[in-house]
Amino acid sequence: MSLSASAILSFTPSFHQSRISVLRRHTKLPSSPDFLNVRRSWPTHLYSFNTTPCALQHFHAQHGALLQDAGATALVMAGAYALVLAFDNLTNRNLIEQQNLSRKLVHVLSGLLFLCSWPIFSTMREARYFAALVPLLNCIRLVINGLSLSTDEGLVKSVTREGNPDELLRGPLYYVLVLILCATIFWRESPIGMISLAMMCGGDGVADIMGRRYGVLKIPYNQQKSWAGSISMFVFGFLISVGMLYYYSTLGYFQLDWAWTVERVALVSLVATIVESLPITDILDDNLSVPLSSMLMAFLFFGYQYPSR
Ligand SMILES: C/C(=C\COP(=O)(O)O)CCC[C@H](C)CCC[C@H](C)CCCC(C)C
Ligand SMILES: Nc1ccn([C@@H]2O[C@H](COP(=O)(O)OP(=O)(O)O)[C@@H](O)[C@H]2O)c(=O)n1
Repeated sequence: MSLSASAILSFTPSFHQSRISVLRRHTKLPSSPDFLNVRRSWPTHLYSFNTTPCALQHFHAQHGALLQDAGATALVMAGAYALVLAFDNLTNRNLIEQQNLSRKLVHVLSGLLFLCSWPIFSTMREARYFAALVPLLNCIRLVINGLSLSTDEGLVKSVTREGNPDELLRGPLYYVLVLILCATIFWRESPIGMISLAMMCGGDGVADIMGRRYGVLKIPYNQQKSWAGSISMFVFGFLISVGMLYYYSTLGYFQLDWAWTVERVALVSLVATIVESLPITDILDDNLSVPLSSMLMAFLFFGYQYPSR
């Protein structure tokens, strides 16, 4: 095998599957922190209890988890509305001087706070669909307002560049579609969704903020992008990715070999930064190219971790 092939292979998961051990749901550590487990008798199909639960315990387990997920969905949905409303008010009161800064802060915070909220959902396999309801409802909200079937001035002002409702059907819509994808396909068990959202929300969002402010030196192959923006994308995308992986590993969702992980997150961030710097925004929006390239690279490096039965 040639050196380059073995070098590439050494990064692929088959060489390192042991480096990432997804904590199986039946281990002693709960797949969500103790203080979140309202009752210990959770759906037995996720845990290997010694005693067969009675029908009542199973009923409580199922309904307790459903109530937890319904409440978590309502709470996160309220948070989504509150975030957009807050930035709309801050902009109206000129406490945030640029509308673009407001939009970018919503861009950075929405997805990252959504990602941070996943542990409040139950340990049911279906919990991811409750979580995905929030970006789905926002997707509907964006389409309705983007088609001018309704007018939510605060939403339009907070998440569009020029204040045109049809802008909602591009960047913001792709953004919430990626949130739905990451919640339903990757959820809490896989580092792929977390890294992809960290790159799209944290990296790309900060690139815009720093690039507009300090981006004097432009990138040779794309005069719309700057070294300051791209370096910010790499640094913040990397740091926020590692931060999210650390957050989830401390909650017991997986154990990572951090030296090995940090190397690969840096490579994912580098690739995502290069993709974001390319002059392809007219062909493929950054809110698609950045997360999709991050997913591909994270898949190659970390493998596809899916919850065990
Ligand atoms: C401004 C946004 C995208 C624009 O991207 P770009 O064109 O600047 O590249 C983000 C749009 C956010 C959306 C309207 C609301 C999404 C809320 C999210 C699903 C849940 C957040 C919950 C959390 C607890 C605040
Ligand atoms: N790598 C980057 C990214 C953005 N930027 C700055 O941020 C502005 C908006 O970037 P963008 O077109 O990627 O914005 P979004 O598509 O992320 O909303 C650019 O016009 C640049 O002024 C930069 O300088 N360098």
